[in-house]
Amino acid sequence: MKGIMSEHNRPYESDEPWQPSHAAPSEPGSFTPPRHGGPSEHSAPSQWAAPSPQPAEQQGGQPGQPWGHPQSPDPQSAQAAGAFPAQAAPAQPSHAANPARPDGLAPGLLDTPFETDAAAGIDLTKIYGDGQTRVTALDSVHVRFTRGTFTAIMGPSGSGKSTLMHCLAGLDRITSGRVFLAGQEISGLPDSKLTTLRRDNVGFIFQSFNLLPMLTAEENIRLPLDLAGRKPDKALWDQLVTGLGIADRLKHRPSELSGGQQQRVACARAMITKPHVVFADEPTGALDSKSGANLLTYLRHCVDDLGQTIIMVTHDAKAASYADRALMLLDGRIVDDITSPTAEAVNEAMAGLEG
Ligand SMILES: Nc1ncnc2c1ncn2[C@@H]1O[C@H](COP(=O)(O)OP(=O)(O)OP(=O)(O)O)[C@@H](O)[C@H]1O
Repeated sequence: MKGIMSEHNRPYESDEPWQPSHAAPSEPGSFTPPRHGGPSEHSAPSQWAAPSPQPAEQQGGQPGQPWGHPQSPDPQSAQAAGAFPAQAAPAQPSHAANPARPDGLAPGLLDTPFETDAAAGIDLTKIYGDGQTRVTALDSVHVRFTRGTFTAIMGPSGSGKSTLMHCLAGLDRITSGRVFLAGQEISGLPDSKLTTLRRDNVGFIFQSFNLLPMLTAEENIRLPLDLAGRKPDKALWDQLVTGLGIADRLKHRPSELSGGQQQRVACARAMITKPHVVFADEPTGALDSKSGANLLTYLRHCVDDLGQTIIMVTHDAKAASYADRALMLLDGRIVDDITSPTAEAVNEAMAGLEG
């Protein structure tokens, strides 16, 4: 873990929103309004159940929880080492849409083992339905996510962003291809193993927070650890609650917290397991621009100072400008891969896709 502590000790809300060096700092925030009804402690997280036709209970999973409940906690968990996953040597950028090779794979894409990535998808295809209702949501996507990087996934509505995230996170099964997550191929893993791997290695931040309403903030943050029978790392706990400015809100239930506070609790919950990768699905979509900027600043800090990997679906070019990379999807394919994206560059790319 790199030197994070002094940064974390600053009160969250008094921070000026951090701006990435490649972003336009003066541009007003333009956070997308909630598409799914906005923040609510009542929003049941059932859509995040295990990616199986079987009910989660039958596979040792906790219904409605992305990390599920283990039948037997994995003692080899990467988190047992007591540190965030080490940052790997940078891999080649994917430039996944580069058609330079006849097989459609970008130069360098296969140069390092996929197990070194935080997540990777090779030749990912996801088809929903059949016959007249058949939809190809992902169409032979090749993509790799280097550890310790922040990636934004963008594209028009229906382009496959959520499907890509769900397949990479093991929340949904692919139709064909290979998925690697936290150093393992998950494509063929049985559901019980996938649930455990996800619980131990993946953090989730959702647009609608998905906190459990009957639990306090503290209990919500601890939940994934409690499910795994693990204790929080005291130093990390302190860093998160201080850094996120929620130390004085820990005994409150979600209904007693503002939207921004709820999302910060959700952020702490995602980070407390020291996951290999955090998937964020429109994390600022239900927040006002200041709260959104603060959250993105904190996510950026987690990448820069903790070596965290973050993959974020967003509709907001300003939010994407906090990332190291913006992948642009169209019709289930990656059609652009922008390094150090600015809001302007992303808006321009989006206009090209939507025009
Ligand atoms: N469970 C499902 N059953 C059938 N079709 C689905 C399902 N989930 C997604 N799709 C279809 O797959 C395509 C990609 O959907 P997806 O939700 O990944 O897009 P998206 O880019 O995340 O869209 P949005 O920005 O509107 O959330 C769409 O055509 C969608 O209708």
